Amino acid sequence: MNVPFEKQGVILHINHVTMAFGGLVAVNDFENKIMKNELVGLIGPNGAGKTTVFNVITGIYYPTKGKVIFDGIDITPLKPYQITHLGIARTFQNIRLFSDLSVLDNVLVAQHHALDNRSVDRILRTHQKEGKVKGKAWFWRAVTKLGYMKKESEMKGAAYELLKKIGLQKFEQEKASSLPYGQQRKLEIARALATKPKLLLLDEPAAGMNPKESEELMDFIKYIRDEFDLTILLIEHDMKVVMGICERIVVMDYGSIIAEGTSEEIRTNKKVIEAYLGKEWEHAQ
Ligand SMILES: Nc1ncnc2c1ncn2[C@@H]1O[C@H](COP(=O)(O)OP(=O)(O)OP(=O)(O)O)[C@@H](O)[C@H]1O
Repeated sequence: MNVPFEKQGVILHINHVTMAFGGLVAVNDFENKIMKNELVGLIGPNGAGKTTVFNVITGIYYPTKGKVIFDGIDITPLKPYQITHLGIARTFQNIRLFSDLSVLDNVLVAQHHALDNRSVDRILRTHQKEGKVKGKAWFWRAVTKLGYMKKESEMKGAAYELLKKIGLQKFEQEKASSLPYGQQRKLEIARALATKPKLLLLDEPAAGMNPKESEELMDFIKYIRDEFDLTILLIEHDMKVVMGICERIVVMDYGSIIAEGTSEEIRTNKKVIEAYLGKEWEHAQ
């Protein structure tokens, strides 16, 4: 009997995905299944196709071939915001915070997809359709506005709780740009968490960090996986981080998967050493 993947605990199935840009095949028949709560590393040389895999998963690119199944749903044709709503969040290689906004407001903006002024109008329209607002539009507008304000204050509370969980609450009112680099990276992750994801994609979270910051990041990633019941897929060039925290590592080169396994298996894999880790790495082992 064929048991559906999501019943086997598979949260994400990247099903034979190919992504070509004209004649350039950035991702070539990528096939992989990620289990719920797994922490998986995606590594490989520059230009191997790692970020393109993220862009296909998050709906930025529609693949040339193949599909992406998330939690039993074919998300291939969906728009990025729809994919976010289903529970996939990501961070980017270069930090993309609203640098002039406060730390709290950066998290609030991410939550905001659940609440905007259109919500007020939507509620009002529903009341109008149901004939409840005849001649009393001003009243219903005020009522919905009050509801909006209440919701906003609840969201502020939730944003603060999130900052507390990740240890950024003391910076709540600081400008995002004034945070030390490592904390800005944390805030980016907090912003992704504000959308309540089941799957978190981290694109080079340790980029630009000093050894102490990347050491802390390793603990932090493991902590959020447990605390927020996440599955995490991360791209990273810092081998200490990847080998230190990932339960499984997938290695790409020229768009294809060339190896897959535990850090023990990957660190001594001849193909991986040749394509990516290098001879110096081999001698240092
Ligand atoms: N929109 C695009 N149009 C054309 N080519 C693209 C596009 N996006 C990516 N590519 C190409 O696809 C290949 C894979 O790029 P990608 O960014 O996925 O690699 P990567 O493994 O993430 O590299 P890095 O580690 O440097 O971030 C590269 O040759 C890149 O130039």
